[in-house]
Formats: sequence, C-alpha cells, structure tokens
Amino acid sequence: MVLCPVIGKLLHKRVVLASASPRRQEILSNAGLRFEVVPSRFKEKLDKASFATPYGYAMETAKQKALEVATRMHQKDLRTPDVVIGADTIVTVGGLILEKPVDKQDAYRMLSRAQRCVKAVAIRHCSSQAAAHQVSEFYEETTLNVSPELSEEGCLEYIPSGEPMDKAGGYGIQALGGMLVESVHGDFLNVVGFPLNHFCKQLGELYYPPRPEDLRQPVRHDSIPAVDTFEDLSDVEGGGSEPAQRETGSRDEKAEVGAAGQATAEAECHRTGATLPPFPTRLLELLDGFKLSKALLTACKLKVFDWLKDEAPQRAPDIASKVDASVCGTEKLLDVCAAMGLLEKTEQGYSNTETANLYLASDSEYSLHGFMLQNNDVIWNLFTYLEFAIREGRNQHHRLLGKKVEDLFQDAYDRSPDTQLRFMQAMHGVAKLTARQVATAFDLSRFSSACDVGGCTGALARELAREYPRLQVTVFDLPDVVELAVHFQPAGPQAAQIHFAAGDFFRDPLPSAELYVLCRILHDWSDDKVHKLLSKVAESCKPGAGLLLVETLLDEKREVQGGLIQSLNMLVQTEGRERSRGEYQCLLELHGFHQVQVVHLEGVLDAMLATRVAP
Ligand SMILES: O=c1[nH]cc([C@@H]2O[C@H](COP(=O)(O)OP(=O)(O)OP(=O)(O)O)[C@@H](O)[C@H]2O)c(=O)[nH]1
Repeated sequence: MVLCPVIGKLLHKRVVLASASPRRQEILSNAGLRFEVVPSRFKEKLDKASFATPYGYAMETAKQKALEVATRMHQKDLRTPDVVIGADTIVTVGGLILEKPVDKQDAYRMLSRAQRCVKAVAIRHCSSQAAAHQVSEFYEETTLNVSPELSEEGCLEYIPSGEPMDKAGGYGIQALGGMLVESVHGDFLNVVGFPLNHFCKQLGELYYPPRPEDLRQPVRHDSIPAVDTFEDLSDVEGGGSEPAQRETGSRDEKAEVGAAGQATAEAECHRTGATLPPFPTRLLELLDGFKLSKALLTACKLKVFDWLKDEAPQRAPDIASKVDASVCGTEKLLDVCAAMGLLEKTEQGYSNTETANLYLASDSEYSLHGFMLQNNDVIWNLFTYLEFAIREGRNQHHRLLGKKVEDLFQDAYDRSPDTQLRFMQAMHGVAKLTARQVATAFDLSRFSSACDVGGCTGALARELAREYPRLQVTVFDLPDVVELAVHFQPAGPQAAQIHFAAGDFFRDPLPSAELYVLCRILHDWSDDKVHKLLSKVAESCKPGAGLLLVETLLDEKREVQGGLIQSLNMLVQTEGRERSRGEYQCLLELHGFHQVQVVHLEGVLDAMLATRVAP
C-alpha cells in the first residue's frame, strides 16, 4: 500500500539510499519506498569554518555522500542508479555544530543542552554523466529541549547504554533517550532519522509541478502539526502554518510564508490561548555570537593554533601546560574551537583544521593572527563602548584611553615599535587576503608607475608588481611605518619594482605617479579630510592618470551583512565612515576623476577605477 502517491512515482526506478543509518532505512521502507542500501564512504570531514551557515555544511555533506555512492556504483557495475538519496544530520547548540559524540565525555556535554537538529537531504537524479546529475535538496529543522530536571547522574547512567555514540546530538529519542527530552518542536521523524513529510513534499514538487493557473491562486499553507500540537487546525483561516524552518523557495515566498504563518499563529493563540511562539533560536545564536568571537580571539592570544600546527593530535592537559592555563579551562576552550570547526577532536586529542593552519597559526603565509590580536586587544575594548558610540555618533578612543585624541594614527596609542608592529601585522594579514583581487580587478597595464598612498607593509604593492612587471610602485606611509616595513618584505623578483617613501599624506607632497591607489584609506577620515586628500591626489595627477579606490560600498547587494558591520566598526574606531557608491562617485567627480568603473571583490570590498580629466 502506498499512502503517498509521490512515493509510487519512485517504484519503477532504481533508488539507492546512500546511508548506513538503520533508522533512516526503516522510516523509508515503512513509507513503502523500495530501495537498495549502499552506505556512503564519504568522510564527513568538510571544513566547517568554510561554510557560512551550519545548514551549508550539512547540505554539502549530504550531497557528497550521494555523489560518492552514485560515482562508485557507476564505476563498479556501469549501471547508474536513477535516484540516490543522501542525508546528513547536525545538531547545533548556540551556533556550534555538533555531530556524533567522539567519546563519553563528549556525549555528556552534548546531552545537557537545548539542541536544534538539522537534517539536510540531497536527492540526486542520476544520468550517465555525473556533471549532468540534477540534485534537489532541502533541509528540515527540529528544536528539542532536554529536560531541565535531567541530572548529571541521569546523563551518566544513560551514556553506558551505548545509545548515544552513533547518534547525532548524543541521544536516541526513539528509545531510552526519549526520557531525556522534554519537548520537541517540529518533525519528530526528522530527529529519529529522516524527514519523511518534507521528503514527500519535495517529491511532490518534482513530480507534480504546479500548473501556471495554480500559481495565480492565493497562497495556501497546509498545516503540518508539530508533534507537541497534534490538533486539527483546519478551522483556521488559511489552513495552519508552514513548518517554520523550511528553507526552500524564494525570498518572496518566504516572506509570504512568514506573514501568513504569523497570522495563523496569532489565530491559533487566540483559539487555544496556550500555544507557544516559535523558539527564538536564531536570536539566541546572535546573542551568543560575542562569546564565540571571544573564544576564537582567546585561542589565538594563547597561541593554541601555533602549538597544534603540523603536530600530532594533543590532549587538553598537554596544551594546557604549553599555553600556561588550567586544564579544565583549556578543555572547554578547545571543545568550543572544535565545535566552531577550527580544531578537530578525535580519541587521540585535538589537532588544527586546515583553516586554523592557514589563517590562525602566527607563522603561516596568510596568517590573520595579528588581526585577531588587534581585535582582541583594541577593537574588542572599543566595542564595549558601542552604546556611547551610538549615542554620541563618534569613535570611542577617548573613553578607552581616558584622554582627548586629535589624530587616531598619530597620537591615539603609544607608538612604541611593538604596538606599531602589531597594528602593521593586522593590516598586513588583511591586505594579503585581498591584494591579488585588488591588483587584478582592472587592467592597469597602461600605467608604468603607481603610488600606494598609506600602503603600510607593501602587501598590495607586491601584488601590483607581480601582476604588472613593468610597473614601479612607491609605498607612501608615515616614517615609523616605513621603518618597520622591512619586517614584511620577502626577497623576490618584485623587490626591485617596489620603493618605500616616508611622509604624511595630509602634510607632505605625494610621490609622483601615473596611478594613485587609496585602499581602505578614505573610510578612516571625515568628509573634510577626504576632500583634502582627494584634492592633493588630483593636484599630483596629470590628465589620463588613474585613481584606484578600494572601499566597502554601502547599499551594494552582498551575501553577508559584513558591509554593515564594517560601517559600525568605522563609527566605533575612526573619524570616518563607509560611504555609498553614489557618494564616492560624487567625491571623485568633484575632484576631476571621471569614467568611474566599479568591480565587486569577494568579501566586503569593492574596487573603483577613475581617470583624471584635464581641469
Ligand atoms: O534521536 C536520535 N538522533 C539521531 C539518531 C541517529 O543519528 C544518526 C545521524 O547521523 P547521520 O545523519 O550522519 O547518519 P549516519 O547514521 O552517520 O549514516 P550515514 O551513512 O547516512 O552517514 C542517524 O543514524 C540517526 O538515525 C537517532 O537514531 N535518534
């Protein structure tokens, strides 16, 4: 018997479940699906830190599981399956991704907290060419609250049952673990092994796409009762709420679903007087964000990633003694780093992930260690005054330092070589990340000389020189910056193309050049100073000279909110601000630069190239 007609659509296809999970198999066969089981050999070891969200990580793992099985079957018996289903489960607690416990202690830690269970499912529709496979994907999220009465003894009694160890989140809700869970919001089967309801809906969308006339009907949101509210909602206008965490569909659809869902929820509340609003998971994750940042910064400050670089896994007590810290504190910090995807935790101990080796060890080529320390030692402290910055509309160095600050770069901090070097290390790390993109954003081959105004360690100058072998680049910066820049100059073929010149770009004449570069400089300064600097650059330019401006343009569409955070950052730290594309365009034109072209770079930066016209 097939209750759900879409399951029948798969009956004559070769369906493969790429999973070893017995629960997943049971749920799907109970639903009448016929399939073969070929557990995936894909190692669940993707770098968590390289995904913007936990969902992204789980989805990529699910897709890779299905791909590995489809490819292997094709290679082995030359008969490609029609459909391969891959799934992955993660559990998130306050933004941290947890999977299956690696040991009993880990299980204990997982058990004591409220969790979100996210299942990502990838349905791979195969053809003989892997590249031509179509993949439909969705994920389903269920929120669980572990009973607040769950005692330490209760947890410790449960763990030896063996149930937690092969289960994401550390419990089997369908068996003994059910006793630990107080409430479930969302699809129960999703926690147990597979989101059957959402799967059927997804198949429905694939096999019965809506007719155009259906699309013109007002949206109707069918109800899927959460397990804690098994009620008939059919008397509610609009038919009840869409599952809160469905993530497929366009933004507009989501907005509609959200609005309709809210109206329904209100109606429902009015009717029963008892229904709880959705659990504010995202909100709580945002709240916890500062704790995660501080954990990352602290691990950098303690040089945890240096001690683990290129080493065999080490246990918490070893690391604790190296970083001169308590074992219990170190262990907690290491666990959070592992959950953030910065460390890997196995039975042998902790080791760096690739992200940590690449960016967090202090001696790696693309190290952001200096930038982390700058954030820990300076920016973090400034942000504690955010409320004042918002009220007063200005930076907060005076509060942090307890004195009036006239010029941020000249007299804000003690300009000891150490402080200066730390600042330069921070700038160097950030500049190296983006220098290649900046250097290649436009064709600059018509210029034979460039001046990188405020070019600090010469990281961008080096990329410009590498990209344009006939270009001579002058890095113009304050005398003490130029003095310390030698620490950052690797010997190499570009060295002969790069020169350093000391001076203050507000007071001293600029070195002459055909191309001027202002990379993340203007955003530090007030409008008055920006005019002053741009007029100096304009005066130094002959007609046809170029100005390469690199900044974060406000109002540009971006995937992440980084641009807006950057804007807040400027308020707290500098006397400047981020500006919009229109504002920069006006500024450039006012100072005689026209033909403005804009290129978006990866991350939050944008590059603009303008040409000086005859006055
Ligand atoms: O309450 C419960 N919570 C979780 C489970 C089981 O946990 C695992 C989740 O892991 P994953 O999705 O990665 O699947 P695997 O078992 O590793 O098999 P794959 O071969 O597909 O990677 C899953 O088995 C759930 O059933 C549970 O049983 N109860």
